[in-house]
Amino acid sequence: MVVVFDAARLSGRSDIPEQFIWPEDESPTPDAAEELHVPLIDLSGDAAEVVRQVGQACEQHGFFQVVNHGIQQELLAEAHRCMDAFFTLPLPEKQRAQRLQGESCGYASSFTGRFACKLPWKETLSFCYSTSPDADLVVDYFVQKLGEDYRSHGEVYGRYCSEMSRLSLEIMEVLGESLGVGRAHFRRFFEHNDSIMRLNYYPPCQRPLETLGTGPHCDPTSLTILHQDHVGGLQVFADGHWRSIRPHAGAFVVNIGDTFMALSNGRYRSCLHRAVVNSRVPRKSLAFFLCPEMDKLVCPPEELLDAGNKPRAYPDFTWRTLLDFTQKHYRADMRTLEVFSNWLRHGQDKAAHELLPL
Ligand SMILES: C=C1C[C@]23C[C@H]1CC[C@H]2[C@]1(C)CCC[C@@](C)(C(=O)O)[C@H]1[C@@H]3C(=O)O
Ligand SMILES: O=C(O)CCC(=O)C(=O)O
Ligand SMILES: [Fe+2]
Repeated sequence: MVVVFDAARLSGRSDIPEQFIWPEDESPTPDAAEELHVPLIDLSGDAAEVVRQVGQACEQHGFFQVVNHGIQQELLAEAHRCMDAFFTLPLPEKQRAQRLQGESCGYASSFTGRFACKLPWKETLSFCYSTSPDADLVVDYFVQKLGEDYRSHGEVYGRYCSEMSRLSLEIMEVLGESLGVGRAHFRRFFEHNDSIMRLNYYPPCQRPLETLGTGPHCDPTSLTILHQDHVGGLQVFADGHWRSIRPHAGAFVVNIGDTFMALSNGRYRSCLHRAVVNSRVPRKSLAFFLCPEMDKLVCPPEELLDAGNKPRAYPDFTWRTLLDFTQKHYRADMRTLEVFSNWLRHGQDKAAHELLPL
């Protein structure tokens, strides 16, 4: 029986369903208040300095923040306003965009019906963005799912996603340069992309030290460009403990995902992170997940495969296969790529949990 949680009703209660309580070893710890000092990289600054700072951050924990990125402040404000308008709708209204089993787009509230325990304390609205010119996927999605009144929302997010795609390609040039494969390689690889936009809405929670807005995980995607509001709650696992990333209004937080870790033959790490909640105010974040075209083969460039003596860190795969794996077989966590690689190598007939390394 699928239990549906109405976050708006749950948010004020302290007797929350036990499915939302995380085990002791995974629940938020007070020491996470310590900040991870992530460089605010000025993308309009000296190119060599940008390459050096990004490379250094990616060798360490895979997170950095960018300013002077060219995204208009007004567009960002509109994107946040549209989020407030959507997530404060009554639940039945939001459920008109309900995410269907095995699909990555749609409205999900604490993943009812998807996971049995350790439920994330959040509501999400996810939709697809594709660079193919004919498809105005985002506007069509909002109009089809929510009606003509939401066309303007679709237009805001359509513009937002195309700006995110442009910024992603700029960052791909920097990553290519810092890995020694040149500015063009990864830019060309992602020129056409089938990306995912996700709006995260974390209602206040009366037991913030036992619940998590988003559990510990590495993003299975290639690159994440995230804007968090002023509330704070994003934490990265670095140097053996959880560190918080302080919000900077005009900055975007950028992190490497599993697919780019594979593309870099393991040189750059996709890093573990999570989102904690608080008992006072809702928190919002907008995450753009850059993904290659569905059926493009993900394999590192020659230059990152030293002639024969450096083994391949991961098998070749397509993003479609990895996305399917996370939507139908395995809840993305901190070992998704490892389990996925075993699943590929041992034949996809075995259930993912049978392949977990002993
Ligand atoms: C491809 C994706 C799967 C998730 C959304 C994007 C990138 C991040 C993934 C996710 C957020 C990692 C933590 C677990 C997850 C289930 C979640 O909490 O939302 C993941 C997303 C998903 O599978 O819906
Ligand atoms: O909300 C955040 O700050 C992080 C969310 C996240 O990691 C994700 O959606 O993948
Ligand atoms: Fe994430």
